[in-house]
Amino acid sequence: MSPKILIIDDDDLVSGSLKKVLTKLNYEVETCLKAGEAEEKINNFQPDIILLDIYLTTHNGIDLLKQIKKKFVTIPVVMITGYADVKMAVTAIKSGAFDFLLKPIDLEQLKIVLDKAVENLKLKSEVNKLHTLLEENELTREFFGKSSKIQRIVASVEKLAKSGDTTILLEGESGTGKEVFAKYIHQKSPRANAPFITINCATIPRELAESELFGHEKGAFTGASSKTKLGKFELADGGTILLDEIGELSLDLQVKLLRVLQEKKFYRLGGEKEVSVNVRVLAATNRNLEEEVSKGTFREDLFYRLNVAKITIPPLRERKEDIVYIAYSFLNEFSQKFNKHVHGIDQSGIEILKSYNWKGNVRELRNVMERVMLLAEEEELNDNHFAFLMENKAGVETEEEKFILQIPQKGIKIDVVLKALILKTLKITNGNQVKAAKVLGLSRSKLRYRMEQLGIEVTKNIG
Ligand SMILES: Nc1ncnc2c1ncn2[C@@H]1O[C@H](COP(=O)(O)OP(=O)(O)OP(=O)(O)O)[C@@H](O)[C@H]1O
Repeated sequence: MSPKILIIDDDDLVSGSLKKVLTKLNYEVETCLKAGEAEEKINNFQPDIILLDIYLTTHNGIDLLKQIKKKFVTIPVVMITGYADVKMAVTAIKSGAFDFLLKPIDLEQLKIVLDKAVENLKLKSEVNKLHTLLEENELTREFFGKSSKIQRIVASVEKLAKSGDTTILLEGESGTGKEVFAKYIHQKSPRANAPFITINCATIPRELAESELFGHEKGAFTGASSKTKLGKFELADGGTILLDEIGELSLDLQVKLLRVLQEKKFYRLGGEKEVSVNVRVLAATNRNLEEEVSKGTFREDLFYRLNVAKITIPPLRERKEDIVYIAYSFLNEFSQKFNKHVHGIDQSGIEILKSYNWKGNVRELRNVMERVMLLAEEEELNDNHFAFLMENKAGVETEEEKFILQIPQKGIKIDVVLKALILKTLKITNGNQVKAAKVLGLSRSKLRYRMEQLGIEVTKNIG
């Protein structure tokens, strides 16, 4: 269905020609020539987007905008304004306008703004649908994000889930969603109606770890309960067990786990009878297990046994489209929870969310949205709400921070570093000094000056 646009402008020439253009662009368009009739028109036509002239003869466009936003908060309103009134346009944005267009209206610009508004509407409706599904406790592929990166991962996860026995290793930074992916694997597997049990190997005390995993017989050790206690493996029988933060498991338990994976059998602590279970094992880690293997802190045989299939979940900063999408999903969640009427995030807020580094990934995004929503009084979040993220410079990765420089313990002279940098750049550009100067942000003459100063041969090609 084509999106519906209502043009509110008392100049019938302008509204008429805009209507023609927009109809050609496949929008369904209505015009409203009298500001006093705007509310009735909106109620009857139910537009998806409103185009509103800031100068109406009988009304102040900003006042009308405020009235519209009060009654129809979710409809994006794009203001139309003259060059002389850019200040007014800024006021309009502060009063909730989605964007503004300068007169005479440029067709390309009009298309860009409308596309953005439609995209925004789509995002909101998708997130709303998602929210309904989540309330029913059903994870869907849309839950994880919109980026092609994450959707490709979801597709592989779904394929792997089907074979209900394959062991899967989930790798990714803390807070990327490994546990929710594990739950999704379980839900999409033939084991979906059996239990899904999680155990965090980092938080169980070492001395209790074995009993937690495999259970114990009564009185097996000092402090053990007087009844037989089932371990997580037995509780998960028929279903799935997630061994979260597997890299933290002690070496002796790694041996026992390997045996369970191979034979599907174990002894409860203090027990003499072997217990058999039918469990799919998923393991998650935010460490690089291969590195742990080479350091000797993780058993190689266990690593290969777990690494039958590996899913690596990229950090949030490497899939920027997901940031806004997931932020909206939290916005919905906390709007309901805190009984707020926040309907969106404006462009200035979105810019901050996208440029932030999200070292704590989705978990950090959730915490940020919870904090912001708790305090928010406006109907739309903006850069002020997220300004505290920019204060924490550690979260924003600068160009300099992305550049990794290793300084030897005994120190290094700056000329040596400069020389190495220039030589390396020349190597990359096959000795082309013009290109090298560009890479280093220098003029060619400055580069030559530096080369001479550092004793790099200027005439020779460096390959
Ligand atoms: N795509 C998503 N949309 C909404 N919430 C998400 C999404 N992915 C993860 N979350 C939420 O983010 C938080 C962190 O997710 P989760 O615990 O699965 O991450 P993790 O990678 O297992 O973290 P850790 O390594 O610290 O155990 C949870 O509250 C989870 O519900």
